[in-house]
Amino acid sequence: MKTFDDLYAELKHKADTRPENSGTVAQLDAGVHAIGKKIVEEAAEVWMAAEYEGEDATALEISQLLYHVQVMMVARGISLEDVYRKL
Ligand SMILES: N=c1c2ncn([C@@H]3O[C@H](COP(=O)(O)OP(=O)(O)OP(=O)(O)O)[C@@H](O)[C@H]3O)c2ncn1[C@@H]1O[C@H](COP(=O)(O)O)[C@@H](O)[C@H]1O
Repeated sequence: MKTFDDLYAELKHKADTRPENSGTVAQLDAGVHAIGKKIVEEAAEVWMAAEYEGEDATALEISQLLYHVQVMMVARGISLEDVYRKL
């Protein structure tokens, strides 16, 4: 099962190697403003799922929010350690 750290390593590798057909590379190219909008959108979807849908749908939305937060971390050069130090 993929962990938060595994996903970050995968996204960092995508950013470094820039494979074709990578949604992550497209998001990074779209920039911090566009990534921020996706984070807000996904956060709202988490909220709605938690209020009106089941655990599985909510977990899916949370996974998507975590993904977009990680894209923002990569875009801004923020490491896992940078974040973990704040926990
Ligand atoms: N975990 C994710 C992930 N979660 C969410 N998303 C993206 O976020 C979108 C969220 O879905 P929504 O239905 O809310 O979005 P949507 O508005 O319908 O979609 P868009 O029009 O915004 O694409 C998905 O369509 C994906 O584009 C993800 N994209 C990629 N990953 C993982 O990231 C890794 C790298 O992916 P690539 O860079 O695409 O190779 C792989 O392991 C992927 O599984």
